[in-house]
Amino acid sequence: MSEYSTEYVTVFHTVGEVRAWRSKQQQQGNTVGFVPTMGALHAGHLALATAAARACSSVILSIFVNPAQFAPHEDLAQYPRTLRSDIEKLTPLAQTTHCVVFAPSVAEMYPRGITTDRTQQRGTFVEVLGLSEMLEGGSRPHFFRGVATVVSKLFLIVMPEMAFFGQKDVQQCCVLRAMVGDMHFPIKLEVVPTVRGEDGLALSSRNVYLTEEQRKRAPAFYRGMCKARELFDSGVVGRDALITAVAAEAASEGLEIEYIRLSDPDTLEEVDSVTSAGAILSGAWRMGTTRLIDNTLIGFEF
Ligand SMILES: Nc1ncnc2c1ncn2[C@@H]1O[C@H](COP(=O)(O)OP(=O)(O)OP(=O)(O)O)[C@@H](O)[C@H]1O
Ligand SMILES: CC(C)(CO)[C@@H](O)C(=O)[O-]
Ligand code: BAL
Repeated sequence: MSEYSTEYVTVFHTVGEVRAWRSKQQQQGNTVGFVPTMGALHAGHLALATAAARACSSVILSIFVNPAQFAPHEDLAQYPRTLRSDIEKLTPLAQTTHCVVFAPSVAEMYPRGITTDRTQQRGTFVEVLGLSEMLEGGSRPHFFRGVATVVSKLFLIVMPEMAFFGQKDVQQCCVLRAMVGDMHFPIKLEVVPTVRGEDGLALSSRNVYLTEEQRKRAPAFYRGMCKARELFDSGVVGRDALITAVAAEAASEGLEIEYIRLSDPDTLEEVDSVTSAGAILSGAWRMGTTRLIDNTLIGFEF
């Protein structure tokens, strides 16, 4: 029994423990909803867990900071690790729905080891070619291979009926949806809308890196996206006008924009205007050493 387990939340650290729990759920006729996370839980994660609890009889949340999705120069070492308080945050949900946590070690998930240096990596990896190179893939070429690999492992360990991901990481949702289809994973993937602070900033575990001053300026990107949506609602469909609306608001707070794109929801290719299929308006910006992302769906829903 893990030292982290509480009266309401059982914590597993090994694949064997999860498999035994999964078989029990099957025997009892319980459906399993799965919420993969990297921990440092906030209300966005809890919205995913709540959606899982609504749709399934049992919920399992994984907490694992996955080295394979970090580049050597990224924040793997600093990434917040707060397991005990994460478990506390799950208690209210766990009082009404059977909810367990899988918090494996790196060795448990990567028995043959893992390095962030891609040229030195050995073993089995999953790649979703095409979608992974777009948008975030431009700045983080290693990222979606790491995500697709760890999510495949987690899916094969947990074998859930449904899995829940946040719209905040919209490209991740597109990549994983393609992976589930390509690999015939018998899992229904649900996308949960982005949970925001009162000032509109998308909740993100990395927000803790922001200084007070940066935190005040950060919502400008969201305000820009709202302006772009207003333009779209008034009949503007052109890429340049929509992107300029976001860029202008972001510039007013001096955000260092990495990219802002209008993309086709299926291929993620850049589009000139919003068509009947809708479009994803998304971007990334830097505040000091912190990198944040956000997006809004225009003219369609997942
Ligand atoms: N604000 C949010 N609203 C809804 N879902 C979210 C939100 N933030 C994160 N998620 C989702 O929670 C899941 C786990 O994400 P993760 O643990 O990386 O948290 P995060 O806040 O996105 O952290 P990071 O700062 O590393 O991006 C992902 O599916 C992610 O999209
Ligand atoms: C899906 C995920 C848990 C895989 O490590 C991660 O990319 C995240 O937290 O969004
Ligand atoms: N939520 C995405 C995880 C990452 O940026 O590593």
